Amino acid sequence: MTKNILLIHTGGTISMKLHNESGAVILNDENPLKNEAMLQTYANIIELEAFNLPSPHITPQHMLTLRNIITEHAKLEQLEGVVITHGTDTLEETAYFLDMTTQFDFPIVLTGAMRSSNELGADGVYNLVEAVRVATDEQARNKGVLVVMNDEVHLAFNITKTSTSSVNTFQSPQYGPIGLVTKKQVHIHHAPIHRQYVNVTSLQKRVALLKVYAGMEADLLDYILQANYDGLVLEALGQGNVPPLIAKKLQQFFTAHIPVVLVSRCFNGIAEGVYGYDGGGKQLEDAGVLFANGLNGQKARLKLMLALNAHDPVDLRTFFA
Ligand SMILES: NC(=O)C[C@H](N)C(=O)O
Repeated sequence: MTKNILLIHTGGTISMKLHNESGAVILNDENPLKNEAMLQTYANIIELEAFNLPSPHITPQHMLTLRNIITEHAKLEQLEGVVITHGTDTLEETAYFLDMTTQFDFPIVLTGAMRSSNELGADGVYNLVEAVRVATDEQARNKGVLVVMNDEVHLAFNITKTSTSSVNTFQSPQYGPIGLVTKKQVHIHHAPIHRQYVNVTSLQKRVALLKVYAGMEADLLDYILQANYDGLVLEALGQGNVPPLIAKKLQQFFTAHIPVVLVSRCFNGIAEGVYGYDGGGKQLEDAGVLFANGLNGQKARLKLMLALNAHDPVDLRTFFA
């Protein structure tokens, strides 16, 4: 039986074109993916254009709008899957946001492209067809939000953009893909052990993200305090350490009850309280810093933001445990 798939376009390179005179990749007035005939072979497509934005223009507010669109359609139609086309620059953030804010058993699959619609070797239609195939596959149900690109299926929690230009840009550094797509079948070989859900209806509280570096001075943190951010995520060094000056300044955050979450700027591994020296992760943990269990900085920022904006209060310590 043909399944009902809601296809939502949001923009990104997958919807763009190469302007031959200037050599720049630009927005298209007419989405080249609209009514893509090949999709009808795989599903009954209900198609809508939510936005036509490059993904650096996407904000958490757009992500919330997407969540609301899916929720509304799930009430009205017999939805069996959702596919979202998205620019790749912030695709992992939208995927993670939707993963944390939806609880449907049908698959929600994001895809994009690294080459625009009229470029040689354009990967847009190919990735879109694969995303629809995954969204209609029984194995993809109850796996959380998925990202499908370049013959691989990844979890929103793990995925990150690793190359500025390769069609193989999306990787899950710690754990690898959870499945693959061949010409004949979708093969899912992993499942997430647990998922978290946050009920958000609006996004008022703000969270900043800063990368820590050798010799970093504390004045940037002064700015975060003055600008009244509600939370801070630090992409710290190694296993979760910061220079002594930064550790000292964090005391002011604790006094002001501004939560601080630490992740590692390393590509692999999990930040945790190991070192007991000045600025070491163990000291920071004892002082009140939270760790984000292997999330990267941009996703930890969304996680803290969602927790702070939750409809019902969230205990941050349990939430980040
Ligand atoms: N490949 C892409 O989609 C990159 C583009 N700058 C975007 O995220 O919108």
